Amino acid sequence: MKIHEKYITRCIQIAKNGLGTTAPNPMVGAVIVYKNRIIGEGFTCPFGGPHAEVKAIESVRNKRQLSQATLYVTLEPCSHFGKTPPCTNLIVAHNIPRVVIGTMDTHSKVAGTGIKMLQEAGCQVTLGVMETACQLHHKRFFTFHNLKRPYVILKWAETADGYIAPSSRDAQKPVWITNPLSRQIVHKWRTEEQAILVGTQTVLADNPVLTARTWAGKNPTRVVLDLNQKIPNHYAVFNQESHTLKLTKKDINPEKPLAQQIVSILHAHHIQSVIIEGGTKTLQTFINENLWDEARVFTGSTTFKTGTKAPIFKSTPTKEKEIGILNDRLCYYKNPL
Ligand SMILES: NC(=O)C1=CN([C@@H]2O[C@H](COP(=O)(O)OP(=O)(O)OC[C@H]3O[C@@H](n4cnc5c(N)ncnc54)[C@H](OP(=O)(O)O)[C@@H]3O)[C@@H](O)[C@H]2O)C=CC1
Ligand SMILES: Nc1c(N[C@@H]2O[C@H](COP(=O)(O)O)[C@@H](O)[C@H]2O)[nH]c(=O)[nH]c1=O
Ligand SMILES: [Zn+2]
Repeated sequence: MKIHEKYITRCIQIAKNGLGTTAPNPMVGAVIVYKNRIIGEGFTCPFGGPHAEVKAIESVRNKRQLSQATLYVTLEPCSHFGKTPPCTNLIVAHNIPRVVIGTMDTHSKVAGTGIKMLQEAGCQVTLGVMETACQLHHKRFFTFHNLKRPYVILKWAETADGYIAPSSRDAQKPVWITNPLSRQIVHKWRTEEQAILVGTQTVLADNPVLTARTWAGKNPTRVVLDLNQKIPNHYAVFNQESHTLKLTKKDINPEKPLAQQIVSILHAHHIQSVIIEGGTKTLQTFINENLWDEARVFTGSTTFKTGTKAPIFKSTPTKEKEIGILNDRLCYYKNPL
């Protein structure tokens, strides 16, 4: 691996510490290198806090080395005043002579102006190192700004014979197909996205909580479809553990494509990513409108023989793994769009 690639790879690695906490800011990673040694590192703090470049500069013990150092960063440094001052000003103030950037920030407030400011101050800028990997790393941020919709992750659990629910049940709660470890992984995923969405029948059948209670981190905003106002107010999705957005006919025209309307509403609420956890009708709506980016599908070892069939979905997994001792299979899919 070449030297620039090595340090941008490290930037991506540390940036992931910000997953689920930085939105609406991107989760940026920055590394400062002096004479082939890393002397500083930083990643974006939770929203409102310092950006990755600021944390990386702060972490350098001998600030005099900065005037001969190279700053590596996954995304073009910001050049505008937001909750914090522009990172470009700080880079210039410390006379950092070289900046290597993974990918440009297409966000309208930056879009090349960060690079221009650095160059005008005499800084040597290298752009596009591990560009595809950096774009992938910032997939939620880019999908939100470029496509004007959240990054959409579909998730469900199906039995070995292809059902997501049995035809009858004893209590108004989920019928678990997956093992406890898989369920904990799902809670981790919930902390990584800004919203979680389910259909009306899922709320009525399962009375789900939709929090990330077995993992440390933020609960996502719960989004529930309730076009016909069927969900009583005492249901768990309306408890105080997290914020809930209820979508009714006031928000959605049932005569028009539903998934497209939902992603537009979420975009208007500044939601950059959503995990859709069922049921089949809701998931199929997003599949049919081709409005999804990733799918994560568990297959358990039980069978139901009858019930609610899993979504019809034709795609080849990009990755597969076994989870836990009861052998759930987890398949990851990516939509080539
Ligand atoms: N194993 C798993 O991973 C999961 C299993 N489940 C199970 O799945 C079952 C529920 O799945 P399912 O019956 O498919 O229901 P959904 O949860 O997908 O809810 C369907 C309802 O949502 C509204 N809706 C969804 N899509 C549309 C659309 N395109 N146009 C109009 N309205 C729409 C309608 O509400 P309205 O009725 O008001 O018209 C519809 O009846 C439950 O038994 C639950 O336990 C649920 C989630 C995950
Ligand atoms: N049955 C099933 C799932 N069901 C999904 O999880 C929701 C319950 O969330 P909560 O109330 O927060 O625990 C439920 O309504 C449905 O969306 N998920 C899985 O990973 N595996 C499973 O076997
Ligand atoms: Zn910044």
